[in-house]
This record gives sequence, C-alpha cells and structure tokens, in this order.
Amino acid sequence: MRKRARVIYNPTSGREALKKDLIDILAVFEQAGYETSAFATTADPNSAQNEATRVAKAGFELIVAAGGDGTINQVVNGIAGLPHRPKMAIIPAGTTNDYARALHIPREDPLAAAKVVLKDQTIKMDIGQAGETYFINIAGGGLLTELTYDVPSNLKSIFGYLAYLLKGAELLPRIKPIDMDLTYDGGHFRGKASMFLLALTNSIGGFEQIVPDAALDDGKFTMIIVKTASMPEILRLMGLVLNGGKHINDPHIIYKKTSKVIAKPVEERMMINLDGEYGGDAPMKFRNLGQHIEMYANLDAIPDSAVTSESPEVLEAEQRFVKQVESLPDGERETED
Ligand SMILES: Nc1ncnc2c1ncn2[C@@H]1O[C@H](COP(=O)(O)OP(=O)(O)OP(=O)(O)O)[C@@H](O)[C@H]1O
Repeated sequence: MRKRARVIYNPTSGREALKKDLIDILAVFEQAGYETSAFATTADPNSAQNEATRVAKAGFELIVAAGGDGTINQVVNGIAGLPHRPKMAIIPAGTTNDYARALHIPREDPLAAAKVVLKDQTIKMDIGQAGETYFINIAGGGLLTELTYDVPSNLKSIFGYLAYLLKGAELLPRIKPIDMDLTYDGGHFRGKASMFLLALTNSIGGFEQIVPDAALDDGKFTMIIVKTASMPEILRLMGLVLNGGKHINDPHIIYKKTSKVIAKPVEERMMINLDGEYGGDAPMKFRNLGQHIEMYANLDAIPDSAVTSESPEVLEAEQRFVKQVESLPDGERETED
C-alpha cells in the first residue's frame, strides 16, 4: 500500500496563497510518494488536533501542517501522546512562523515550503510537555509573558510587543517581578523574576538571538530567567540581544540547559504561556521529550550547532544521569537562590 499523507490546512490563516496553491501542494506530496488528501480546519479550536489524532490512529505516515504556528502546535498536540506518530511537514502561512524559521523552511512561498519534502531530509525534533499539553517552541511564566495575551496578534513578535508596552502605558504598572520557585537539572532558583522562558528552538517572536545556541534535538530546553522588571533594564537587555546575543552573560539573566523544570508560584498566581497561548496555572512540570517527532526540514541550511549528532539512546542515557544527579541531597547540587 502507498504511504498516506494528510494535509491539515487552516483556510483562514495568513494570506490566500495557501488555498491558491493547494492543488500544486498536493501534487508535490504525490511526487514524494504519498497518496495525499487535504482537510480544512474549522472554527472548532480542536479541529486540527482531532484530525491529526484520527489520521495517526488510522496509520497515516505523514501529516502536513499548513497554517500558522498555532496550527502546527495543534497537530503536534494531536499526535504527541500516541505510540505511532506520523512524520510531519510544515507549510507556514501565519504572521510570525517561528517554527518554519527554525527549520529553514521558506516562509513566503507555500509551494516552495512543500517542495522541501522532495529533498528527503528530516530531523527528529524535541517537543515540550507541560502537564497534559505539548508545546513546540516556547513555554514561559511571569508577568512579562502574561501580558502577551492582551497584545493584538500582529504585534506578537517580541519587539512589536515591547513597542506596544511602551505605548500602552496603562500596562506598565503591571510589570513587576513575582516570586517564583524553579527547579531545573542541577539547580534551583527561588526569587523574584519578571519571567522565565523555556525555548525549544532559537526562533522566538521572529528573532534568532534570544536563545542563540538552542539545539533542535538535544533533549534540552534552553531556560532563561529574567530577574529584573525595570523597563530601562529590560530595554538594555533587548539591546544586548540585538547585539549578538550578549544578554546571556548578564547578571540579571540566568541562562541554562535543562531537560526538566518544575515551576511553582510562591504567593501570587503564575499563569503559564505555551506557544503564545494561556496554558494553565503553575505549579507545572515541564519535560523535554527528546527527538519525539520526525519533521521534514531544510537540513542543509540548519547550522550544525543546532543539530546534535546524538542518537536517542545517548540522549536517554544523559537523561538517566540527570535523574541520578537530581536524586542527590540538595547540598551536593548547585543552587541559585
Ligand atoms: N475555518 C476556520 N474558521 C475560523 N477559525 C479557524 C478556522 N481554522 C482554524 N481557525 C483558528 O485559527 C487559529 C490558528 O491560527 P494559525 O496559527 O494557524 O494561523 P495565524 O493565526 O494566521 O498564525 P499566527 O499565529 O502566526 O498569526 C486557531 O485559533 C484556530 O481555531
């Protein structure tokens, strides 16, 4: 039997280019050896997720997520918990398209994005699990991340967001550090911070310098804790970001690699942001599922530093080691309070 592919596309996302090119996109996947059909997502917010689960259970070999980062997130949520997870391909059609940027998939031309499949290059991507939900790119908590819910979606890039904050002066008094308690591989932070972020790729809000050294398949999040909440300090840090990622050594920043995080609020409520959407309240456990979903990517264009040569077995051994270290009494571990 021929391999089967399902294109799950959001007919409302981004430009009309996706719908216009759909017939040609289907032909590309046929050319790649897949018997291909298409499903248009509906106003039901779970439609992409449900369809992804259905076709994965039916044994399809490939799901093509065509839309914005929200559609990719939903497809991943539909398959991440299943034992048989089809491969994925990405056709970006949103506004920011962080995920396609990380995989070096063309972002302006849906047909060119589809043709990446013809190169037959894939990468087994790490994804994150937070409670029962999965995320593909970024999780976070703290008041700086909570404010994103109020931001119009066309400003959801980090810098558009800062401009919005500076303009919308009524939001500024809400930015203050809150007490948080974060346990990560080999360390612990308890103190005031304006946000923490867990990144899976180096592509956040349209920028590649916030997490300059994120690897896509090393089984680890890059964690950033921003300890200051002063707007001039945050703007200075953004300046360091633009200046080649120099923020990572700043004393206001904790920058670590970790495969697991437990986030607990101390006194105030801490809402958790998963891929830009509200994802429940802390306490929350985050786990990196190393090399969990195989995706077509433009591997030639991805820098070597973003791809590990480690096999899943080596990653597993590393994670076992981390567990052993975590079971040591606190005094034998590094702490940061
Ligand atoms: N047929 C539809 N009618 C109305 N809403 C839809 C439909 N299909 C999907 N949606 C909604 O679109 C949202 C997902 O959007 P997606 O991320 O794909 O594109 P986008 O919003 O253009 O991207 P970006 O977030 O990058 O701007 C979800 O909230 C989903 O419920």
